[in-house]
Amino acid sequence: MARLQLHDLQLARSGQTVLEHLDGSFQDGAITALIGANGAGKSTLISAIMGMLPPVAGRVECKVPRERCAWLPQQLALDLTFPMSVEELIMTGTWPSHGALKGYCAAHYRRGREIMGQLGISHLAHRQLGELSGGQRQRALIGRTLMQEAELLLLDEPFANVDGETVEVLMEVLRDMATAGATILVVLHDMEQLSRLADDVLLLASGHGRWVGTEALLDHHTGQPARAPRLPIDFSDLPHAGTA
Ligand SMILES: Nc1ncnc2c1ncn2[C@@H]1O[C@H](COP(=O)(O)OP(=O)(O)OP(=O)(O)O)[C@@H](O)[C@H]1O
Repeated sequence: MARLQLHDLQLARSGQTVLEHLDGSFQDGAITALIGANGAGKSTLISAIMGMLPPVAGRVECKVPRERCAWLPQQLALDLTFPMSVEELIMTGTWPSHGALKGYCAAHYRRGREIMGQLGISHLAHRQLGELSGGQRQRALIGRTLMQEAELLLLDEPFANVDGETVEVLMEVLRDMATAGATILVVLHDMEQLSRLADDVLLLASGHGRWVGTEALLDHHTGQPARAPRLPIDFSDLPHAGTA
């Protein structure tokens, strides 16, 4: 039984229904891409999964403990101007399970150094967050979720404003996390990235969800992504594997 499931979910914003009759399971140990046009309800669904938006009807069933759930909003939504170094940010990943006031032990610092090494940001350990590039900042933020040992990871456009090398590093880290069993849900607009990363696709359109096989998004002749790498995507003609 998947640890994250939607049961006839209905979500609204300001009294207006955004999504309804959403059903389905997110596979454990898999990466699901959440796609849809602007305003389709991707962030709304993520808010509901994180327990920040109560459903109008139906429910989100999440068996992952709260301290193992991580949510990485769009970079633009983050205020990272407060005084904190990369290492300090990564260490805060221990807070959900360990508490913010207990301090860190040697094992935490060791793990923090390992994570910075894996993400190629060891040399930035003492750099302030406000002095990082978009890609460096995103590596640090993913580092925090690794420190947290996240089992459910929700990411909203994690590769936006990020350099190509960082995209490669982050894709590898996300794949490793999924292989280790994490459930990963990622909002993506870039079809080439989607075709490389996603095991499953949940498409939101016209207030409903459809589970779409990743192969449906490829050009049948070339095997390459069928559309230009950025939105708008014409969602109306996508074959689908079932109604969500
Ligand atoms: N806080 C809010 N109050 C009222 N309406 C909202 C709020 N947040 C979103 N909405 C509305 O809910 C609908 C879904 O928005 P949502 O942000 O979930 O879409 P999205 O798919 O994430 O879009 P984008 O790709 O632009 O980020 C939109 O019509 C939006 O205007």
